[in-house]
Amino acid sequence: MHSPVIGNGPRGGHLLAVGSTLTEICAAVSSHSSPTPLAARASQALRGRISIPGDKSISHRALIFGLLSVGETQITRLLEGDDVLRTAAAVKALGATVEHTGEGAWTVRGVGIGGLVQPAEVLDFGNAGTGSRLMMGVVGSHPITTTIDGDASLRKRPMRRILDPLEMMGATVVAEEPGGRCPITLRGAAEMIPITYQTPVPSAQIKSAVLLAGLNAPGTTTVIEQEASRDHTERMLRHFGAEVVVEPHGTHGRRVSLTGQPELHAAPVAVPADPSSAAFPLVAALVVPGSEVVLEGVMANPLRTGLVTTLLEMGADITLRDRRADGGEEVADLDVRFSALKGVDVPAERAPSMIDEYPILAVAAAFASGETRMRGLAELRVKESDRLAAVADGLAAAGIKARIEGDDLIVEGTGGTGAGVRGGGTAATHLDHRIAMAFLVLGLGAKEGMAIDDAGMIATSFPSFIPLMRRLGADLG
Ligand SMILES: O=C(O)C1=C[C@@H](OP(=O)(O)O)[C@@H](O)[C@H](O)C1
Ligand SMILES: C=C(OP(=O)(O)O)C(=O)O
Repeated sequence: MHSPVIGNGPRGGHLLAVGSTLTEICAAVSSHSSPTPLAARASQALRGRISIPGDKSISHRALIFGLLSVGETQITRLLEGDDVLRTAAAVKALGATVEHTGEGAWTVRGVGIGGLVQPAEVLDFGNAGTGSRLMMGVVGSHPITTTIDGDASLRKRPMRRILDPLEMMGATVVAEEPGGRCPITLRGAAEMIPITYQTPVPSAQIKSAVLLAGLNAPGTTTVIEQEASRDHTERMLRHFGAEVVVEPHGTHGRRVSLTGQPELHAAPVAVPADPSSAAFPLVAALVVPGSEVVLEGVMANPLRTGLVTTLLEMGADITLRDRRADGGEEVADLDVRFSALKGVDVPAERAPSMIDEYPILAVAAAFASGETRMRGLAELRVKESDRLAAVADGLAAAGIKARIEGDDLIVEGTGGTGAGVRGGGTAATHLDHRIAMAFLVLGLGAKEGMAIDDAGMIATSFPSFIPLMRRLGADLG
């Protein structure tokens, strides 16, 4: 019998047979050698109810915690996007048994903390900052030598922010490209040193890498952050049996302490719908006249809801219905209607709770009346692309006035003037899924539509984006 070991089933065509090598698995994940341009045309009203795929952050973590646990972790509604499939492949290469048992359903038989095997090949994380950085914390705390690499976008992203604390804990960076870039070869110490570490920027990836390394260090590892970032790692540590203490730190920060070397036990994970993916149909419904859309079961973790808070301030007609617990998180159905938006000032301290949502917020701002100022966006320069520049350039191509002042992005809205968004240009996506989806949404509400140079990267986080948007009535093609 041949059952798939890694794959996302009939939709994505990533099915692989038992015993596939890491190279075969990575080859099966979409390769983006030739760009696929796509256009969005001014659409009729968007209507309908849709379910958004599983959260990317939680999906990566579910696989990683499965690897570090003893027993069989059953995951449901896993996001089967390219980024997460890379993490699945890495988890397999490090010794776990990973089985794909149905759409979104995966089983991981872990090796436990300390039980990782040295991978035979380079761990290729493709486009994924989260997968690569969290896994550096895992492999860099074990006495194995591992090389981590990725695509042209990942190779530009700064990794010293992860390597610095790992070196303090006893890891050795055997090789790195200038500025701490991938490919990076790491070796953990036989006995790691627990540390207290204050993150230099608010980043759940840094916090998580240090905590994951702290799992294999005796004693208490503490991470202090000035601004609270998403807390999925802390929640999952507890869910799998680790002892974690979270205390407030300063006005907006947190202090997270983990007791090292617990035995983690396999635990079921039901992945809630990704609010960062929901952001695209949400804003599309707000800017396409006459739209009425329901987004089902979207995660409403308060460290992820900055976009909804901001859109409500802008006058958006969004109702959160049937708030309920699901998979250890609060979720709600979002009823969204076309709205006349107004420009707002978005404070810097809100950034961690909506860090991936600025490209689509900038699109909403283009349709609003008046100016929107988004403050404190330095971190956007080191995402899959320089998102500050990519957003400003894309808006200019659509005929919108936008400028960057220091770390702030200012967008001059066209609503209320009768002018509306012209569109008609082509946005350069720079291997960045969120830039791609944001400008397609802009095109749905713009007079002349909008094109993007490459839709291929959308598969990293939201492989069903195009069919789901079409189901709502979006004119994409
Ligand atoms: O921990 C995570 O899952 C993520 C953290 C954020 O990155 P930073 O930690 O770099 O802010 C976010 O941008 C990314 O998409 C997912
Ligand atoms: C920044 C993102 O992801 P990552 O850092 O995992 O590449 C994102 O999904 O917008």
